[in-house]
Amino acid sequence: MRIDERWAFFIDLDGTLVELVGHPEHAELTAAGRRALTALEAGADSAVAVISGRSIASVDRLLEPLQLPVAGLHGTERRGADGQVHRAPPAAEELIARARLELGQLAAAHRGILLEDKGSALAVHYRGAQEMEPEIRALTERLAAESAGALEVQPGKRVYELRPAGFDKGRAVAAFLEEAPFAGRRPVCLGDDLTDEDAFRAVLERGGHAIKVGAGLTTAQWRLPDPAAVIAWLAGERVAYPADKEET
Ligand SMILES: O=P(O)(O)OC[C@H]1O[C@H](O[C@H]2O[C@H](CO)[C@@H](O)[C@H](O)[C@H]2O)[C@H](O)[C@@H](O)[C@@H]1O
Repeated sequence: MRIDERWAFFIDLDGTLVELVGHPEHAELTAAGRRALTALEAGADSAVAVISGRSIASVDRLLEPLQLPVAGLHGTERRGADGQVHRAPPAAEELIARARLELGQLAAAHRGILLEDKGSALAVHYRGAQEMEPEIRALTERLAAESAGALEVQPGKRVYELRPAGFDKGRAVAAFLEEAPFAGRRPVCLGDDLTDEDAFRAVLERGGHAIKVGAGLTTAQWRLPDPAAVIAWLAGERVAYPADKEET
């Protein structure tokens, strides 16, 4: 499938635009990635948004000096093309504070576990301690259950997150598509992880294209192998998907 600049683009960040690495702060957008996004934004009349589990501030830091419309924290916060920021009402501070304390104690007790504090959302990374996956899943599920519906667990690649309930990337895509310059364009979404499946469904329901990056079950009808291929495709190159790609 060749890129069409009349589309509206919704692009995930980690694992899609940038390679996955051991620590969230070590992720980097390549120079080719910055050039491709800059050209796409100009060619597509600014209908290019990033949809990420990171905060808007963290996305801005990674893309600097580019500043695009962003859905951050899996859709919990959203900055439209007009610069206006919409935020979900934060879950009760005492719930987040308790979760922060318990997850922080777990991270302090085990090498290889990292607690990423995103304010109204918390991510527990276990890329460096994969044997801890069942314990982290159980703890985040218990904390979500004890929040009486205020917090939800968002699983991802070597990470479990707690975030305010009722928001996801699909709803963020739907909200962007109500606004200029996205409204009226065919939506296209690229993503690599479970959180991107909500966005895939949103674009497919609207006659758009969903592109899964890498291996794994998906509702997307297209695939690209990795961030380098995503960037080449966004830059207008033809890219093939090799059959032997493994899950990261
Ligand atoms: O929706 P995304 O933009 O893909 O964000 C999802 C999460 O990405 C980050 O974690 C992932 O990338 C890290 C850096 O490569 C990696 O170490 C980790 O294992 C991955 O899960 C980010 O740190 C999270 O806050 C995002 O929610």
